[in-house]
Amino acid sequence: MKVAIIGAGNMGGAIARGLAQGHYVRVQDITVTNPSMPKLEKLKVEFPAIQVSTDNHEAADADVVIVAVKPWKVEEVLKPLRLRQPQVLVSVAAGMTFEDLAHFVDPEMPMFRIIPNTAISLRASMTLIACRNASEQQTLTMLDLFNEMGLAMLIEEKQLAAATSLTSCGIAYVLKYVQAAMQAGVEAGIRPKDAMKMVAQTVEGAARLLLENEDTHPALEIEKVTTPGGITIKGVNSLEHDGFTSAVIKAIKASI
Ligand SMILES: NC(=O)C1=CN([C@@H]2O[C@H](COP(=O)(O)OP(=O)(O)OC[C@H]3O[C@@H](n4cnc5c(N)ncnc54)[C@H](OP(=O)(O)O)[C@@H]3O)[C@@H](O)[C@H]2O)C=CC1
Ligand SMILES: O=C(O)[C@@H]1CCC=N1
Repeated sequence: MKVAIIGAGNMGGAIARGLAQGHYVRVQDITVTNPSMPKLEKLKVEFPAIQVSTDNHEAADADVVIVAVKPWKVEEVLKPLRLRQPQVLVSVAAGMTFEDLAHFVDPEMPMFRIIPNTAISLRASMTLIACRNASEQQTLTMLDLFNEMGLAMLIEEKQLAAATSLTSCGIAYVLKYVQAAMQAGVEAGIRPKDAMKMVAQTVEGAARLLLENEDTHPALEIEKVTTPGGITIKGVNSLEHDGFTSAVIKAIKASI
């Protein structure tokens, strides 16, 4: 399977690295393009067998074409390439619908919209996948590719905006909590670097408690920490008095 990645920025570069380290695509079958060379040269140093080019046309003769440019550049990038079935189009452009994309390529071709988050650079992404005109096999392949870069989930296109807020924007919201907790720790005399590690490991632990037990729920895990009359319930109730739950709901909805 030959894969072209158009755009070697945060997302394109991370997907290229993820694919190159994965089991489904041979490194020499990956071509990455960008208007200038520095990002491509960096990739080439890391993966000497990877193909790089500043010419999108040269790369577009691939089985799967992943477009990873900013949303407002998608039209000018895709139109000249005249992509058509049996090629598969994969777009990571947030907010660009299948209907939008269909104006720039063969509208009947298989298409995927993929929304990773920035943890894809560590192969720890929550990646959302929606499909149109795709076979079951093509969809399974896409899930396999992105499950190697974290956790991938197939959802309907109409859920993408809300799910993007939870996952891509969600990285920023979680980090805002980390920053706030660090500020409190520093005020209490903990060194910033130590506070960052303490909070980050705690966030990872909380995530694993949920991800590694299908039968659990945040409420159950919170109950395990909150000793009646103890210190945790004081903090949890303080968060509620200050509108924490409401603030998070408003933030997620603001990003949809
Ligand atoms: N960042 C995030 O968390 C998420 C981003 N996305 C989506 O991913 C897409 C890419 O975002 P991101 O990677 O952050 O952006 P970047 O700006 O980091 O990457 C875009 C890349 O595209 C390159 N580029 C520009 N024009 C062309 C062209 N004509 N042909 C080939 N390459 C070109 C740019 O080159 P250069 O700048 O070197 O000139 C740059 O390297 C966006 O559509 C965004 O909506 C989706 C989910 C999450
Ligand atoms: O903030 C944004 O618009 C982009 C899309 C999803 C994450 N970052």
